[in-house]
Amino acid sequence: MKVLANDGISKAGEQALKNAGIEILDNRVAQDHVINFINENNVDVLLVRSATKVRQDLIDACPGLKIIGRGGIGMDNIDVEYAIDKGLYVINTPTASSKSVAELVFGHFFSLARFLHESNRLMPLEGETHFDAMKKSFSKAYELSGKTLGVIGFGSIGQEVVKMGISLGMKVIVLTRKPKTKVLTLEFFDGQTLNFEITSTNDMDAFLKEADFISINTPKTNEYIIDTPQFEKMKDGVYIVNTARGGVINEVSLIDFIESGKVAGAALDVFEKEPNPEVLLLMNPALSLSPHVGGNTVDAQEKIGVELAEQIIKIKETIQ
Ligand SMILES: NC(=O)c1ccc[n+]([C@@H]2O[C@H](COP(=O)([O-])OP(=O)(O)OC[C@H]3O[C@@H](n4cnc5c(N)ncnc54)[C@H](O)[C@@H]3O)[C@@H](O)[C@H]2O)c1
Repeated sequence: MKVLANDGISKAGEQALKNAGIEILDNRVAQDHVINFINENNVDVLLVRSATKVRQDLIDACPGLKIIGRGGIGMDNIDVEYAIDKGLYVINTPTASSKSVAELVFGHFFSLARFLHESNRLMPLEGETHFDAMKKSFSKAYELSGKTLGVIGFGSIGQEVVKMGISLGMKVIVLTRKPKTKVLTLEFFDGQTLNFEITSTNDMDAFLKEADFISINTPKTNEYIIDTPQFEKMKDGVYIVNTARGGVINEVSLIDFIESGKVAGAALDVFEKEPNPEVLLLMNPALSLSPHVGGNTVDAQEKIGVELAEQIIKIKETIQ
């Protein structure tokens, strides 16, 4: 079996494939040449990230192709239904980056609660002269421990955020479309585990009234999940982090509610406009920002490679 990892694969993933006797071609073939490359090299598996497009024409022109793999979650660049109709296996790695995203959520919460984003910006400019003034203004900081964490969306990332919140001693409430109960497992470094049960609510108003820190972890929705009416129902001084998708929170309303003081601080890893977010967001000192890097860790990339390799090896065993 031959694999073309057109948008790259981690060393760990490459090794796992090699160990299973699978040949890996870690080439970067330009989109226009992918079809020829696959046919000339008898490629069985095409692995992509978001750069390479796998459309109907490619699927039709490569009859030898058996598996299409997406390292990561979103499959917008693959005609998934068409590929499955044509008998191909389509695989991805939906949970490989969940812990990384959840850790970024808390990175932002800590930054907001302790003004780290503002300190980093101001200290080089105002350092010595305003040291004491900054110290005073940054003393309206908070501990996360003992506060209420509101998690919107109880999927793979939402669950990791819940677990991290519990580990920090936060009260955790979860908002879902229908109430559900899940047993989650805290895993410790020495292999010990601790199970706990958590039941979500679908009562948005009660949820918004109670949460001190809100983390959004839903897919992109047609309508904003957090818009003006939802901001109005939040606690005064709430902190919000969106690592889900631009479009789940109304960015214009967010700025209004930051300016009114209702929202004490917010963080965005994803934006309605990428790669050029609204300048008003970029300039707002109450925002902690990151350029859509939730899943961009060495650990997540390694897991993505290994999870792809494991799935390919399983399919190889089935079809041989
Ligand atoms: N920032 C990054 O780099 C990064 C990386 C990976 C994923 N993400 C994004 O994070 C989000 C969550 O990913 P995931 O892997 O946990 O997805 P998931 O599919 O495992 O979970 C999403 C959950 O949200 C729920 N949901 C949908 N609409 C809802 C609503 N209106 N209210 C409450 N719950 C709702 C779904 O039922 C599901 O349980 C996605 O938008 C994903 O694209 C971002």
